[in-house]
Amino acid sequence: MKIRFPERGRSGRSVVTIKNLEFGYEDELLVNRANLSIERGEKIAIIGPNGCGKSTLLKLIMGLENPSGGEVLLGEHNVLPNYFEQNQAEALDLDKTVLQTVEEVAEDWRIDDIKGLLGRCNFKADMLDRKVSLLSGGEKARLAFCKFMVKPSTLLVLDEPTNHLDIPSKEMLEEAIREYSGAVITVSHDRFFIKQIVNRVVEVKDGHLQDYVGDYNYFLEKNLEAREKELEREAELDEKAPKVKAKSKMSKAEKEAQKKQKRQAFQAAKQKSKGQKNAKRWN
Ligand SMILES: Nc1ncnc2c1ncn2[C@@H]1O[C@H](COP(=O)(O)OP(=O)(O)OP(=O)(O)O)[C@@H](O)[C@H]1O
Repeated sequence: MKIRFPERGRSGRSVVTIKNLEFGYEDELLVNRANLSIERGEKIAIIGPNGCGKSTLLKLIMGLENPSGGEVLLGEHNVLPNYFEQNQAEALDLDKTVLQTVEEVAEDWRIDDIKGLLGRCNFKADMLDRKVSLLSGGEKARLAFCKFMVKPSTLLVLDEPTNHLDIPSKEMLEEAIREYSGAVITVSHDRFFIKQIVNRVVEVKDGHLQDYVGDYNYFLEKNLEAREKELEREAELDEKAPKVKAKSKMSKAEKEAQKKQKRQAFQAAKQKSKGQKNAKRWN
C-alpha cells in the first residue's frame, strides 16, 4: 500500500514570500531583515545550529508569531498549509480512540486505507479502539504523525518530522514527500532524511537566511564549514559504530571531502613531527 499526502488541488506558483523579516524573543534577535521566496514544488530544508531560530521561522510562516518588522505572505492562490509541530502529540484529544483520531481529519480516505496507514506505523488491529490517554509517549507521537499524513494540503511545513519514527515509517514519509507536488518546508537534524527529499537548503545564520538552490550535497559542496562539521559528525559516528555508514553510500563530494581531510590531517601530522625533530636538534 502506497501512502500519499492528499493534495487539495494545486497552489499558485508563489507559495511563501518573506520580506525584510525581523523577529526576536526578548532582546535576542533571531531573524534580521531576512528575505526568501518559496515556489510550488520546492522541497526545502531549514538548517542551522540549535537555538538559531529554525522552529521560530516555521511559526512565523504559519502566522503563529507576529513579525516585529517586515512580513511573511502566503501565496494568494490555494495555499493550504499542513503544519507538523514538534509537540503535536501533546495536542491530541485524550478521550478519542486511535482510529477516531485519524478518521476525523481524513476527508477522502477509505477506512481500510486509514487502517493500512496505522498498521504501517505499528498500530496493530487490537490497538485501533484504544483511547489516546492509554498510549505511551512514542505511540502518541506516531499517532500524531498519522493524523498529519491524512490531512489535505498544498504546502507541508514540518518541524523535526522523523523524531520518534522507526525506519519503515521514515521511508514511507520520504516516499510520500517525493511524490508530493506541493511545496515542502522542513526543519530536521536527520541528515539522511534531508538528503533523500530536498532540492533546496536554507541555512539560518546570524539571523540571515543563506539560500542554496540545490540538494544537500550541493550545500556541502558550497559550504566548507558545514562540510567539515559533517565530516566530524561522521568521524564520531565511525568511532561509536565503525560500520554505520558504508563508503559506497557516500556521495562523490563526500568521498572527495573525506580524502581531502585525510590529506590535510596527514600533512599537519607530518609538519608536527618535523617540528618536534627540529626542536630536538636545537636542544
Ligand atoms: N516562546 C518563546 N519565548 C522566549 N524564547 C523563546 C520562545 N520560543 C523559543 N525561544 C528561544 O528562541 C531561540 C530559538 O528557538 P527555536 O526553537 O526557534 O530554535 P531552533 O533553531 O529550532 O532550535 P533546535 O534546533 O534546538 O530545535 C531559542 O533560544 C529559544 O530558547
